[in-house]
Amino acid sequence: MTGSSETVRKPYVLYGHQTWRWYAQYLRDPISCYLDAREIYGPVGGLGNPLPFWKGGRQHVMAFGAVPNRIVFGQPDLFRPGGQVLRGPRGSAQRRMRKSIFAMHGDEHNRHRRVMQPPLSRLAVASYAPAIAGLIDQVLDRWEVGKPIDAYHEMLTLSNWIAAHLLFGEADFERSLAICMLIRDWITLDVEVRTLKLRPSLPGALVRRLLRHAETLEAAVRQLIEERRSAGAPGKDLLSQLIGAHGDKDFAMSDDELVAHSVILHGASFLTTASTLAWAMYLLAQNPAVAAALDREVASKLTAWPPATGEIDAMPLLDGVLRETLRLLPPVHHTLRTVAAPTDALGLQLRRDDRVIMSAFMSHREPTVFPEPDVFDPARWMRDRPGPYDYIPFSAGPRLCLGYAFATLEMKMILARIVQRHRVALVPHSKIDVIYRLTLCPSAGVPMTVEPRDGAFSAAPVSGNILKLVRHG
Ligand code: HEM
Repeated sequence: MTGSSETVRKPYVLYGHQTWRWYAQYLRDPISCYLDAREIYGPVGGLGNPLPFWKGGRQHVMAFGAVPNRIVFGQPDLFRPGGQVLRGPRGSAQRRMRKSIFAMHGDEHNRHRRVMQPPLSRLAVASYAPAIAGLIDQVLDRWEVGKPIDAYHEMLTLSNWIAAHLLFGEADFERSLAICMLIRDWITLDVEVRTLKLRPSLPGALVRRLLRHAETLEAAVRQLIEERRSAGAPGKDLLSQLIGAHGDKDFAMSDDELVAHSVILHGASFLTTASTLAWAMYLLAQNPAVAAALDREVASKLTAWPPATGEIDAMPLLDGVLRETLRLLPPVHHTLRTVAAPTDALGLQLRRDDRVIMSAFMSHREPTVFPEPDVFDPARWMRDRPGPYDYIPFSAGPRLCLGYAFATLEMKMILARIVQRHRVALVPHSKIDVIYRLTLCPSAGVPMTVEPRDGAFSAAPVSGNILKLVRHG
């Protein structure tokens, strides 16, 4: 299979009070809102302005599946992504740090993307493998057989360390980590303010904390940039490479841009990889036959640590497990786009500033492309390959995730090493709930126990909404 034959059913449009229920459900639980709306009305449709007497209101369109994905992701200047963080008041660090590559468009975006691409290319990221391998072992060395771990917490720690290494380097690793902790706290505050529907332009204790924290973070990264500039020889870390990079016509990034890019790169990389890895560990533990087969694949193919060149790429089941995890529980489960000019591209009359909601979670559950879509079946990736707009965990088109190669290498190395060193099992009767908090993550962790690598794989009884979202083959 090379792509979907899906066609868009006639789009629906709901107006005024008809939309209230959907907006309420969207705010409370976006996934159930998407599933129910598609079931009742179809894959593409608009929720009109819920307050028709208010001129500032805008339409929200839900558009799921390969056809709308191609239309929207293929035209990023018509359907524009916004910044990933809240816009702060004029002149604030919060406002400056929002202006990262995620919030750039047109030529400006292309220029920055071209500069960021080389250090994140497939070839370049291979050189990070030895350092990643060392950090993985530092975390796994703390695991004790017979003792419990929270898989999500462990993966957050590990992906934070790896992001610190990639972005800011290992020369002063404590400092790199300290900056990453500042970024992590800033993102947490940003999400809290957003979840409470507060605005950075209005006063309030939480908003003040967010803005103050943004100032501290910006100052810390600026100081690092100054030091890196004066150090002369560029380091291997991403920040140093971006400082030294010169794109077309000797373009160099400003300090404001370097700060914004580095903090958002950390956010983009560590939460997404941690959620994916925690879900992969859950799915493997609950699918003993797959876990046993992966154990055999790792035993036969992973001969060295750090892995020898090409070893990680030569494991088809490992690849299938990762792809299948990202299909069923994509960390970036939806993305928003803002309409830049009036268009009927999706079969609806869209006005400037209307919003389009795209969803990897929904696209990945299209049964014509992924038969039995709720079933965890890594072997499907050895049978069929969906088209680039059917499978979009890393988005698609000109704004495809820049960290795709790095994230894939990192996640495969971590999973392979866990399998090589241990068997991990779910604590029976755990409640595993999936929530949307910037990424699709476990609401209260994934409690597991560390066991010897004894091949005694077996699933555990669990409860929680995960059981509604994933079935086991
Ligand atoms: C499991 C891991 C990851 C997933 C699922 C993921 C997913 C995504 C998605 C869906 C987008 C598009 C967002 C949008 O259009 O609104 C994106 C963009 C981006 N990601 Fe990732 N990402 C991951 C890891 C990383 C890592 C490790 C890095 C960097 C080290 C990274 C850097 C970026 C950048 C710079 C963009 C913006 C690209 C642009 O606008 O041109 N990501 N990612």
